[in-house]
Amino acid sequence: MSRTLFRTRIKFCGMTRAGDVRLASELGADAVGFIFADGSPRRIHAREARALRGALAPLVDAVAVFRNNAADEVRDVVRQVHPTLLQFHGDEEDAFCRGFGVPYVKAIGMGDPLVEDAVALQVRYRGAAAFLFDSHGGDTDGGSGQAFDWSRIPTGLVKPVILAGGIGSGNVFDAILRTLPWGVDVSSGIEASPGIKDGDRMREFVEQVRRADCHVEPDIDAGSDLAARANGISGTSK
Ligand SMILES: O=C(O)c1ccccc1NCC(=O)[C@H](O)[C@H](O)COP(=O)(O)O
Repeated sequence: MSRTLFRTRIKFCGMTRAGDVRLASELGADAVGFIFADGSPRRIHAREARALRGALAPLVDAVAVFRNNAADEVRDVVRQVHPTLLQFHGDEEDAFCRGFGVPYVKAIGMGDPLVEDAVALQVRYRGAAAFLFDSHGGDTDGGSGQAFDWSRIPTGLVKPVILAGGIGSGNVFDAILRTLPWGVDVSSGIEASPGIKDGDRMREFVEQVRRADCHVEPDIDAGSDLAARANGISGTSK
């Protein structure tokens, strides 16, 4: 598959410490995520997120992540934190997600055996700025560190795709080449423990994303052409 060379966007999710937010910005992350989902070990409150947002460098997005939170709670986060994007990980429908005056990303749970096709998703979430495919659903929670079968991502989506779920420096290179996402989202893969990020893992992750972005698939025809020339046989011309 050919690919247009571009820069894969990086989101580091589940931030709980100002130092991690600052380092993420310096390493070149495009966005950091703050989790407001009940039951998450990375959950923080609006006033904490507001303080963390202050540690963010300019030109780096703040994403507020929700899972079936009440509208009042989302509004309170929007008022206090001023996120650039909202991310909805639960059963929220388009009308709810659009109701806060901030662009939103809809997370699609690939733990669910039945995933809608591209047309159905784009009709159902017509206001979404992007789709994020993660491993949640069934028995799996968001931020689980588990990967799903990337070949199940619906094809034909016009909106940007963000790949999440069990990505780390060991597999992000392959993940990018196989799925060509707009962006990648990681939480567990850059952590020492839930919510506590590891600087070395963050740096290695960014390095592997950059490696994938610079990767050019060898042209098999050009390779055989060169081999033919080396053997003194005239190669094919294009
Ligand atoms: O991270 C959580 O604890 C979480 C809980 C509930 C809903 C969403 C949650 N995370 C949001 C995410 O953006 C992704 O799930 C995450 O970055 C990918 O997680 P991981 O597999 O740990 O890399």
